[in-house]
Amino acid sequence: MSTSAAAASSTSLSSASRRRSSPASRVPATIRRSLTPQILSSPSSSSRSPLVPVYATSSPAAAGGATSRKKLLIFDAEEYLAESLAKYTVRLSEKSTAERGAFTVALSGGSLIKALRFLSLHKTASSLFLSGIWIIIFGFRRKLAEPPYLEAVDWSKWHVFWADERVVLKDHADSNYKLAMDGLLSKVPIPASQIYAINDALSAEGAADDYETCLKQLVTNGVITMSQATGFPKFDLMLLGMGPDGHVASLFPGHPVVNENQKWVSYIKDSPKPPPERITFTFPVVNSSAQIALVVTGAGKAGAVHKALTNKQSSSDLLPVEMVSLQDGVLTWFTDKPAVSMLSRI
Ligand SMILES: O=C(O)[C@H](O)[C@@H](O)[C@H](O)[C@H](O)COP(=O)(O)O
Repeated sequence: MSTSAAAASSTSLSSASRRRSSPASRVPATIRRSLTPQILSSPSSSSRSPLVPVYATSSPAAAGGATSRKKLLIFDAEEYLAESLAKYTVRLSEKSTAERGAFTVALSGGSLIKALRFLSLHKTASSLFLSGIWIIIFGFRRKLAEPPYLEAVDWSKWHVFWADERVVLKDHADSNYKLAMDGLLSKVPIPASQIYAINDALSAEGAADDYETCLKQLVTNGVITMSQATGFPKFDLMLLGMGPDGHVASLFPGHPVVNENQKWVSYIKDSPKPPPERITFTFPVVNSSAQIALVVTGAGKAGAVHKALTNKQSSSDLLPVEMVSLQDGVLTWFTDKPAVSMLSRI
């Protein structure tokens, strides 16, 4: 079920917490405080679709006009997370296309892209034990690049960017562009001129400057809007992953680039995660997004998830993921159970 559907069937924390074994009772108080739950949705496991997150919570918009919100979704399995992510992306695409005739989406690299690719390649298998015989049923999950989404989405309105990119040739195995092209973008009719790869003939510094120039032109053309709140470009959607060290895009813990507050796009040459040379959107741009989907799965991320969702947000020692703080938008965590496994042990 989608986030909005989860919201529609939501119940208040006060009523949910009175129910024995309610999702609220399994979520540590520190998270309840940090996300200020407004939405809780978890029908009994026997009645709910596997697409329904096993836990969903949302912080309300702050008073005083700001509309920054956070949501946490936890799924039983990566395939359900992936399908929910596809629906969420399609909904945002429809909204932006209807409102202003364009949908600007920035991708990151890593397993996020594998999750998107998974949508186009994955087969599901389920089994029934009948009269002593196991019957295996294969089915295809709905795929972003196939019906119903293939026809439903107005791909001609999509403009695709990279929130960060490795400075390698576009056909190199490390290229985030190649990963996304092979997995999804080559299968949908987005005009080639609306897929904005980095210039792979340039140095890291040159590629960052060139990409920033490209973004500025698109702001001038009206393809990318500017955030009224920040004066930085406002992407309709950023799809980000998170590393086990809490990095997002190519904004790594302790790296000076996390403090960049003027440039839109910067570069690093000493990434702790190979390859070393990368360009990256800076935090002012990340935090100006209308929507961010932060896709975090696997037990290897549990420590950073725990810190990010329970930290008191003191100004020192913040992980980059904790610095994701939208000025006027919605941050949605798409997680699985292993990724949040440390939360219950607080
Ligand atoms: O190019 C990259 O490496 C990414 O942009 C990076 O920020 C990635 O999204 C995270 O490291 C998560 O990657 P995993 O999901 O593969 O751990």
